[in-house]
Amino acid sequence: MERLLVLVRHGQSDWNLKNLFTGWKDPDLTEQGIREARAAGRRLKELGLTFDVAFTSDLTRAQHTLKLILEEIGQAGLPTLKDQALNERDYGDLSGLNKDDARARWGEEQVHVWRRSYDIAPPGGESLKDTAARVLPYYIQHILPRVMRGERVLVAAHGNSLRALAMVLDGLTPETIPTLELATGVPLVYRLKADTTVETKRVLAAA
Ligand SMILES: O=C(O)[C@H](O)COP(=O)(O)O
Repeated sequence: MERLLVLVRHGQSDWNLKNLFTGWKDPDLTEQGIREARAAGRRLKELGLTFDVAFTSDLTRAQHTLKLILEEIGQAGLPTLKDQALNERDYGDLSGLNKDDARARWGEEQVHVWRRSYDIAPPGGESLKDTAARVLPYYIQHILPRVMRGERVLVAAHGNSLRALAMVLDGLTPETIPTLELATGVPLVYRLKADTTVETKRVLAAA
């Protein structure tokens, strides 16, 4: 039995382009982000991948990315579950601030720690650990059972909500998770073993 799980971070958003901390704010995709999403769909189609169900967050950039991918693979009406458990990490008081301004104000190292560490939260926001505390239960309860019974699952979400999941799938630790970056619009194609661990992982980067 094939146990297919594909994760994809949304395409470039308007606030990604403006280099603003976004979190739970709700900008849409830029024209480049739309192109990235459609290109991701084409790469999945080239592999002959289709899906039985999709999951996404409550945020527009992820939902729009999913819609464009599904159009490209000819599955526009695929059953889709949306849940805020898959929302991006909440950046709290940093939301809306320019990332370079934040570096100038608090220093490169502090901003890197807020963006990429496991258990240090930005002021008023969520750490990756906090994000995992909502993503992983949702994955275990709603996504993994479908994958394990052979449903082909596509998840369109966010850089950090997917880092929280990839940390477990890839066997990363709080010490190694800071090295994991997810590019916009690049599908991660996982196939799981019967014991739910990863058999294969393929990153479908643009040619
Ligand atoms: O929420 C955001 O600002 C971005 O989507 C992800 O930000 P990061 O890559 O700085 O964590």
